[in-house]
Amino acid sequence: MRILVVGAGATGGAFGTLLQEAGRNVTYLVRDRKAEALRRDGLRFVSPDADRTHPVQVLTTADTAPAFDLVLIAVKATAISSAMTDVHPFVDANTRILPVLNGMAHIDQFQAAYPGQVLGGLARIVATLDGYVVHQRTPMNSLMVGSLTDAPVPNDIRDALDVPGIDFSITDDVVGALWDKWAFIAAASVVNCLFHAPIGRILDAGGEGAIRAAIEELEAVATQSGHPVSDPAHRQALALLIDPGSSFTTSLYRDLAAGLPSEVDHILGDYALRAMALQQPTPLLDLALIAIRANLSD
Ligand SMILES: NC(=O)C1=CN([C@@H]2O[C@H](COP(=O)(O)OP(=O)(O)OC[C@H]3O[C@@H](n4cnc5c(N)ncnc54)[C@H](OP(=O)(O)O)[C@@H]3O)[C@@H](O)[C@H]2O)C=CC1
Ligand SMILES: CC(C)(CO)C(=O)C(=O)O
Repeated sequence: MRILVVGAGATGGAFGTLLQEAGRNVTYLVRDRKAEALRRDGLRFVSPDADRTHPVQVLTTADTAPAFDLVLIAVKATAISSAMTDVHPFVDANTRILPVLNGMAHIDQFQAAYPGQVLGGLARIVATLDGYVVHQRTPMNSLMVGSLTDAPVPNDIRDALDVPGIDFSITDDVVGALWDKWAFIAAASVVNCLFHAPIGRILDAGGEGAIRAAIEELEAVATQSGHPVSDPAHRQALALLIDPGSSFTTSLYRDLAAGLPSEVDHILGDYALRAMALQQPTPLLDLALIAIRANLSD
């Protein structure tokens, strides 16, 4: 199976390396400057148990190649449109597209472009891109995949993605799982962004009530949308966000804090719009969006 990873960033570099180490045929679609560096230096991936640099196969939009069997989309939401355009020459009717972005709107966008070819994907990993180096910051690294049609996830895709280092699973309700994660990441981002702090410091400052209120507020929107957060996901949200001493922050908050392009509109803005359409009040989310947008316009 030939796998194209679009974006050699935090998630793409981490999953791509582990797939390559398991013998999968992995190629990265990257932009020109990164292509040069990757071709020259290889891709360095530092995980809690290893620091390695592998030579990698790289394509840019200037190259041609036969269509791939699986395309893993690992770009930020701000790059969805460019990724959709850039990937087009490397996709045919048999290619499966697997986005691992947080949020939900990208699923509709890819499905509109490639009807019947898109799988739902969820990445659970804390990874960063530092220069060209990919760091996996904690041992957690899981990939959950599910079908968005009546057909099951093809066996060759399961086999290709089930490799050491990735806790791989298939779900029967990937849309529900995406909502579970979206509600969690939105609640965590709301409190990180409102209080400019990781979870432990918010709790130390007496913020447990506010964290619980954010979880309740965002889970209510999921319920109204027809995708109530599952009990295990709710318990996990509480365990992660009511955890004294925790240094947890979301990638959205870390990007904002670092002045990088962020997924505010995709993860929080879209959530607020859906809540508004359902007439479901989201006072904390609204405040967080004002705080973020006021600071972004500095
Ligand atoms: N990081 C994390 O811990 C987690 C992230 N996620 C989600 O995964 C998604 C990806 O995030 P993440 O991996 O952190 O993002 P990164 O910014 O680390 O990586 C994205 C990469 O995509 C590249 N890129 C952008 N546009 C294109 C394009 N048109 N063609 C090829 N490459 C392109 C960027 O390249 P360049 O370097 O040239 O700008 C960058 O290297 C997000 O939705 C995020 O929310 C989910 C779970 C955890
Ligand atoms: C919450 C987390 C760490 C889970 O993978 C994530 O998706 C993110 O911060 O973007």
